[in-house]
Amino acid sequence: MPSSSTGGRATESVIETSALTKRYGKQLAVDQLSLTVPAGSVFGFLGPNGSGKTTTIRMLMGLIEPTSGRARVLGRPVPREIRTVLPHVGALIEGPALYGFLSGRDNLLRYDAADPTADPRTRRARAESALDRVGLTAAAGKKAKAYSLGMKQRLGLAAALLQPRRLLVLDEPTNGLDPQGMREIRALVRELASEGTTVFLSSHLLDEIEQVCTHAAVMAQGRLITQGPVAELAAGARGRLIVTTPDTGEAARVLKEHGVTDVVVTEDRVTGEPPGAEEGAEAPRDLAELNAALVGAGVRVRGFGVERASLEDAFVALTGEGFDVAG
Ligand SMILES: Nc1ncnc2c1ncn2[C@@H]1O[C@H](COP(=O)(O)OP(=O)(O)OP(=O)(O)O)[C@@H](O)[C@H]1O
Repeated sequence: MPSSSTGGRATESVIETSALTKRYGKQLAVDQLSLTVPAGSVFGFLGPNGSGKTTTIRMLMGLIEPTSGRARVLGRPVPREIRTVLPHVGALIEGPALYGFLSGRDNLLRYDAADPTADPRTRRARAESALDRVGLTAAAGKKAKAYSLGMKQRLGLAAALLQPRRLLVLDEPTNGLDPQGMREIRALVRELASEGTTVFLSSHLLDEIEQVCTHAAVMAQGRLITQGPVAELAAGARGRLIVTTPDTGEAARVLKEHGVTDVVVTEDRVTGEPPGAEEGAEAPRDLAELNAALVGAGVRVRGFGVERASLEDAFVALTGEGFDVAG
């Protein structure tokens, strides 16, 4: 049950939408989205560019009005009660707005001063502690315009962390960062989650979601494809079949005959998509039969198995499309 206040129980959902829709003219940017983000999760909002992630986040944060449907954040309906919700939410959307001529520290002090609930007497201490959290203490005196993209992103995070938050909403937080910057942001996200903050982050990077998220929702063309715990999403799809054998030619022939597609032969291995994999179906019986067919045809099978499925396999199985990581 959704809570009636922002101080609700820890087990309920922190974001809940029902048939949430945003239309720009003829373009359906978000189409009947029903999303459930459990409290305490690191929730990855995954989808290729243009799939509706930013539009959804902007609706959740009260920046744009939905065309139809409903959304609750921290148990409150938004956008109607967004003002009650926002003090509990730290958001980093489309890059932080910074004053380039001010130092990182002064930018933070300004942010803090704009918050009417923030006690001016403890402002400096809050800013220093937020700078420390994101690893910007040494660079705090530099003008923000001299910051790298990664440093700007971290300063934006520091601003979101000035107050304790129940929810952090991060739109593509590692976009444009180098691998080291990405690792640092991921480490920070894990740390915040371990302290009980729910983190909702959007990404077009599958491996990023797999590395840092406990739960995920997958979007394509404005629609929700699937959502749930990351381990379950990946388990719903099957990875490629791998047969290790010295008789690769014969093995490939038998596998194709039994409905295995996309068969690829390497030195001592034959891999392919098991039959039925495109529906994400589990078919252990078929696999046992495949193995028996290989052995029956005289193929010397040294290894037979299905590799662990990734979220990418799940995406391909669900949409029938490759995951477009352009941009
Ligand atoms: N203000 C707008 N006016 C018209 N169309 C828009 C507007 N904002 C977004 N769209 C369209 O809605 C669709 C979803 O865009 P959105 O930015 O939400 O996707 P996204 O998944 O966040 O992608 P990206 O990672 O590129 O931001 C796109 O086709 C986009 O062109």
